[in-house]
Amino acid sequence: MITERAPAKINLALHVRQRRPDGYHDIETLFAFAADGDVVTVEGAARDRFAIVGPFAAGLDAEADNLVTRAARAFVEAFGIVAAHAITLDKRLPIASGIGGGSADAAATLRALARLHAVPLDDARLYRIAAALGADVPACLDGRTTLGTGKGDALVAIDGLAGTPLLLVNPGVAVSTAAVFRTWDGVDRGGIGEGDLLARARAGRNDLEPPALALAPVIGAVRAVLDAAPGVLLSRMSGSGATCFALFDEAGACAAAAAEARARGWWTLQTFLT
Ligand SMILES: C[C@](O)(CO)[C@H](O)COP(=O)(O)OP(=O)(O)OC[C@H]1O[C@@H](n2ccc(N)nc2=O)[C@H](O)[C@@H]1O
Ligand SMILES: Nc1ncnc2c1ncn2[C@@H]1O[C@H](COP(=O)(O)OP(=O)(O)OP(=O)(O)O)[C@@H](O)[C@H]1O
Repeated sequence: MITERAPAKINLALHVRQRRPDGYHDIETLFAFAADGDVVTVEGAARDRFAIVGPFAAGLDAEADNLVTRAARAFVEAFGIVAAHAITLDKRLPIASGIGGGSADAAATLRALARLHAVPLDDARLYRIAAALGADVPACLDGRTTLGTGKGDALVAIDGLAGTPLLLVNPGVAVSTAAVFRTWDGVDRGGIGEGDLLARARAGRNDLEPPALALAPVIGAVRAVLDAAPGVLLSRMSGSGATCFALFDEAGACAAAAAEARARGWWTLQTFLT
C-alpha cells in the first residue's frame, strides 16, 4: 500500500494580471505548502474502488467526477496500465476553500500511482496530466515553494520559509473559484516584486480577496482576528478563499490565535510551512 500526503496549498501572494481569451486568468502567485493536509492511499485491487473517509468526507461524493478518480483514470490511460486500484481519500481539509484540497488530492494520487508503477516523478507526462486536471495541480504535484505564472501552472522553485508556524482558518463558507474570478474588477495592479520570500509576500496582495469578500463577508471577520493576533508576520486570504492564513514568529502565538478562531466556531489547522 502506498500512502501519499496531500498538503494544503497556500498562496502567500496572488496577483491577477488579466483575463485570457480561454476564460482563465494570468496570475502571479507565491505557492507554499503546509506540513498537513489530506492523505491518499493506493493499492492494487481486483477491481477499481474509491472511498472517502475523514472529517470532511460528507461534503464529497465518491463519484466519477472526484479529482482523485479523474487523476487515476488519466494516469492509467496515459501509462497504459491494466491493473485496478483501491484508493482511499482521508478528507481533512474543507471543500472549496482556497487551499487546493482537490488539487492536492489529485497530485497525491498521481504521485502514489507513479510510485506503485515505478514511474519517475519527473516524467513529463505527470505534469501534463496535472495541468489538464486544474490550474493548481502542477504546483501541488511539485509540492515545493514556487513562483507560479500563466494560469499558475508555469513554476519556478524559490527559497521557502520551512518551519514557520502557520495557522489556517476557515469560517465554514464554501466559495466557488470560478465565481470569485468572475467578480474580480479587471484591474491589473502589477506583478510580484523581488526580494526574499517574506518581503515579497508582505509587499504583495491577494487580488481575489475583495471579490471573495463581496461573496462571503465573513472573510473580513476572519482577517480581523488574524491581523490582531500577537506575533503575526503576515495574514491574508489564500487562493479564492474563504480560508485565510497567518504566519507567526513562534508556535505559541500560533496556538493562541488558533484558540481565538476556534472560540468563534471556525475550523482551524495549526501547522507549519514546509
Ligand atoms: C485561485 C487558485 O487557487 C490560486 O492558486 C488557483 O488558480 C485555482 O486553481 P484550481 O482550483 O486548480 O482551478 P481550476 O479548477 O483549473 O479552475 C476553476 C475555475 O477558476 C477560474 N480560474 C482558475 C485559475 C486561473 N488562473 N484563472 C481562472 O480564471 C476559471 O474560471 C476556472 O474554470
Ligand atoms: N477530492 C476533492 N476534494 C475537494 N474537492 C473536490 C474533490 N474532487 C472534486 N472536488 C470538487 O472541486 C471543487 C473545488 O474544491 P477544492 O477544495 O479543490 O477547492 P479550493 O480549495 O478552492 O481549491 P483551489 O485553492 O485550488 O481553488 C469542490 O467544489 C468539489 O466539488
